[in-house]
Amino acid sequence: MSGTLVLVRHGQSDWNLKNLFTGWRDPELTEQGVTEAKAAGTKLAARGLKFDLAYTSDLKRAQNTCALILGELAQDSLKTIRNQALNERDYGDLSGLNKDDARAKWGEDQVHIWRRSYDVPPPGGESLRDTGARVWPYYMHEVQPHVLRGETVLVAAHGNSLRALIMALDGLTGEEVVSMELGTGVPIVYKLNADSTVASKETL
Ligand SMILES: O=C(O)[C@@H](CO)OP(=O)(O)O
Repeated sequence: MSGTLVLVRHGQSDWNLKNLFTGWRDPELTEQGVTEAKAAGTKLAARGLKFDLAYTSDLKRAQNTCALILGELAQDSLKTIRNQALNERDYGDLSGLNKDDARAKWGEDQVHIWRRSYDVPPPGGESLRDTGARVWPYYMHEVQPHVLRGETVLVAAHGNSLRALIMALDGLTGEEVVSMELGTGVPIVYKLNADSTVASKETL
């Protein structure tokens, strides 16, 4: 039996728009972010997808994205589990700083390493590896069992928490993950085999 796992990064947030490092800070979706989240729901509805369960983080931008997607599917009252394990990578001392100001201060290369490398943490924050060390066990113990039972499961989360998850699902190396970028509000649909291997992956 094959289950379905849908991963969606939240729609544009107020701090994405302002170009600020966000991490565990908790800004709202922008108007565009709301539109992106609804469009994600519309695409999933067009596929005839219905969810059995939804997971999201402890942060509003992901929770609201999740709710807007479920609204488009007329599944507003679906059981939705929130957990901090799915939060964005903690950006530590960079949180709240403007990304261009950070580049001017520390240089393009250093900022890119903090943003996209696998194992270099920003000062006071989490590397992608640190993020994966909380995301992956949560996924394995809480989310994956439902998918392996043949259910259709939504995970509405964040750029880097989902990069960590996708890195493991796709078997990417620390070098390969550097170039992975996730768009806001873009659903990624995985079909998993009963033995948890990936049967297919499609970006909508
Ligand atoms: O600021 C953040 O929390 C993330 C996602 O918006 O940014 P980045 O793409 O730089 O990892």
